[in-house]
Amino acid sequence: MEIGTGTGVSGLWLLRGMRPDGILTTIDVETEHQRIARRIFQEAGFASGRTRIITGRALDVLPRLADGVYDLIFVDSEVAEYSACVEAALRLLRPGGVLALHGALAAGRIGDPAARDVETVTVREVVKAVRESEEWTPALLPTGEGLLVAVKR
Ligand SMILES: C[S@@+](CC[C@H](N)C(=O)[O-])C[C@H]1O[C@@H](n2cnc3c(N)ncnc32)[C@H](O)[C@@H]1O
Repeated sequence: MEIGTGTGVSGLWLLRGMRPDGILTTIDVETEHQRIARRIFQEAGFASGRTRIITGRALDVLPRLADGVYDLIFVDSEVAEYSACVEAALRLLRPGGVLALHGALAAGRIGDPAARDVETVTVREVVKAVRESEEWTPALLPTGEGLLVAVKR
C-alpha cells in the first residue's frame, strides 16, 4: 500500500518489486495526480487489476481498510498526518509487514538541534516514537531525504 500516489513514481517502483499477482493499493486526495499515475502504470504494462487507486484523504480512507493484511505500507503524503498514518499502519500490516516512511531525515534537518520548524519537529517525533516502540523493529536509511523502515513485530 502507498499513502500519497502522486504521479505514480514510487508506485511504479513498488509494482516492479511485487509478485506478479500482487496488488498495489494507493491513496491520494488529488484526482489529477492519480489520473497521471493511472496512465503511467498502464504505459508501463501493468494491468488495471494490479492497482487499487483510492481517491480521498488518507485519514478518511485508512479506517475503511482491512486489518493485518498488507505486506508493506509506504507513507509519502502530508507530514502532519505521519503519526496517524504510522498508527494506522500498525493495524493494517500483517506481522512481519514493513512500514516505509519517506523524508525521515527531513532532508538532513532532523539531526540539527537548531532546526525547530513544525515539519522537522513532527518528523523527529514520529521517528523517535517508532524507534522507541516495542511494536516495531526500525532502521533509518540515509538515502535521499531519509527513509525510516520498520518491521511490525
Ligand atoms: C510527495 S507527493 C507523493 C509522491 C509519490 N509518492 C510519487 O513518488 O510520485 C505527496 C502526495 O500526497 C498527497 N496528499 C497530501 N495530503 C494528503 C492526504 N491527507 N491524504 C492523501 N493524500 C495526500 C498529495 O496530493 C501528493 O500527491
